[in-house]
Amino acid sequence: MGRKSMMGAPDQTRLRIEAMEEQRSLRRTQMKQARVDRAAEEQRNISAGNPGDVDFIGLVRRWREDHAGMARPHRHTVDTNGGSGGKNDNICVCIRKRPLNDKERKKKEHDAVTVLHPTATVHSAKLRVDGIHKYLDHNSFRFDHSFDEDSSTEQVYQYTAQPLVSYVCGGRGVRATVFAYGQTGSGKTHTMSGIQKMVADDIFSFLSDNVLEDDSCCSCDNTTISIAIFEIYGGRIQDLLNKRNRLKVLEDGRGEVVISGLEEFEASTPEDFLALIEAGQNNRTTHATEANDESSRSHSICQVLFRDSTSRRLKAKLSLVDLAGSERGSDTKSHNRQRRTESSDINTSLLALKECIRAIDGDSRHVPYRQSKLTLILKDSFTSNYARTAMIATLAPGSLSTDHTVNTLRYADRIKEKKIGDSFTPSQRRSPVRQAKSPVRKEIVEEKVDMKEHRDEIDENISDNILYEDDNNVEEEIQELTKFEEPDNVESQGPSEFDQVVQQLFDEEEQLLSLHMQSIQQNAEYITEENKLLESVQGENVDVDAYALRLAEILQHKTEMIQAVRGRLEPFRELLRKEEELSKKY
Ligand SMILES: Nc1ncnc2c1ncn2[C@@H]1O[C@H](COP(=O)(O)OP(=O)(O)OP(=O)(O)O)[C@@H](O)[C@H]1O
Repeated sequence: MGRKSMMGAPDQTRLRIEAMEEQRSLRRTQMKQARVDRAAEEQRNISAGNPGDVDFIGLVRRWREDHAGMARPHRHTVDTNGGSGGKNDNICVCIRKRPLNDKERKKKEHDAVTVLHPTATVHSAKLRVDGIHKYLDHNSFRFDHSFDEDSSTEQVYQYTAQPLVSYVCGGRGVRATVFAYGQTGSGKTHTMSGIQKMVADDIFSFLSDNVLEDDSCCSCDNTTISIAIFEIYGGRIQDLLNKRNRLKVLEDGRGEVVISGLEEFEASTPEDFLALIEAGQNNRTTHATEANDESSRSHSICQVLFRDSTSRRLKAKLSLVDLAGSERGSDTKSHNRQRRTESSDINTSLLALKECIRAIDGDSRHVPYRQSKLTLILKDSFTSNYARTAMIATLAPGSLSTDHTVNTLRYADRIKEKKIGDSFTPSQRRSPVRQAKSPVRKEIVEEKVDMKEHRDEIDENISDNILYEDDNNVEEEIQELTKFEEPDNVESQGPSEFDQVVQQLFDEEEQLLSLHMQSIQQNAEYITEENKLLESVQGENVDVDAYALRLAEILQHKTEMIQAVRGRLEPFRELLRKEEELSKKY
């Protein structure tokens, strides 16, 4: 027995070693095969126009396979009959994802957004601290409508703006507003231009179908359609249909907001309507940004005014608002003052806009519309009892934009909070779920590629970025990591000190320019008067005393004027210095 065991022990050990070697060799063969498969998959992806990271593309594909069949058909959510609708029915929030473009493909980005109406999910690519483990972080949000990259603008229109067009055409005293919101280059202008074409056709066909029908609606025989288009850029309001003239926004004693000097043009046909829109679009302020060669840096507002043909009284108003592209602070760090203040102003106004739209359906009686020029101008879109709003948030699908995209979704989500409901139940997820800290509506799932069995090979192939999952601490580790991964966003921060200084700068600039203009005008009048005064003192029978007295008065006024302009210039220069200083901090 003792002899047998003494002889058997080395045999057992040898056998175990042989078995381990066999397993190792099998694992090596499997790994080799995995690498060959991975290379073949990468090649297939490249041929299909997806040169991005093969592993992340694979993870996204598997997530989509797991969630296939979860998209629901679109149904109208907004009451189009002009009634008051239920709570939340006054606002329709939807998202539209655009297809991945060549610029993103060239940067080897992959498509990181999945839209399964009513849900939109962003798959953020993550690496663990060791730099080799890859996983996805999924953020899902649910909206009234979620449109994927194959959805047409007609479909988007049908569920967002079209009900509002019927609403304004069919009622008196009503206000409807359509917003396009999103990261620069995500498709706001593309979507809004398409919508404008459909609005043009629908308004005129609605009006002609309803001729003489009913005085309570905007029937064609007694209604004229006028268009006004202006932009808000860096605190300034400029008329896009009238040589970009600078306009003033005033709130009168009754609380009515008036844009003084804004020109309106009558449109009698859809063609007139579109020609005006095109003229306005051509005058818009654009700059190249990282994400878009021709980025709109202004909020453009097209007002379609339904007026009584005789009295010119306003019956209804439809506002089509193409918002300026949101950019993160970090994207603007290297910019000059103009670009910096422009971005700050955009973010301030977008924050104010969110609060104002929320107030339409919220219980709050306070609508903070004075927080920005954009919201002040749109006051009646928030405060009228007959206001309806559609917000279309556009998404860029590229993997380098996921922080931005999550921010866009959060922004849209907070406008009208919806919960992840029956369309997305945890039981349908195959991976462990980590619930986000606060909102129920947010779903974060960490998904890992399980290649534990290849552990031995990792050390040999570390540079291949092989994926594996090997210990039980991963959940904690990921939670630790993601604590620091909240993207910086327009959403989570209130206006910073920098943003506040920028707003003061705009106010101060407006007052300084207005005073400077007044002083130039006054000066011109004095020059004319001084010329006459000089002539009078050079003739016969001159009254030198009167000349001297008037000249003294004029010089005194001029001195006071110069002092007044100087008095405004100093605080303005001080704010410029402050802005420069703060721009280095933020
Ligand atoms: N749904 C879509 N389908 C196909 N192409 C699209 C779509 N949306 C946008 N694009 C294209 O993407 C590019 C950027 O779109 P667009 O100019 O509309 O972005 P934007 O959000 O208005 O940007 P910015 O805020 O910088 O002005 C354009 O070339 C546009 O044609």
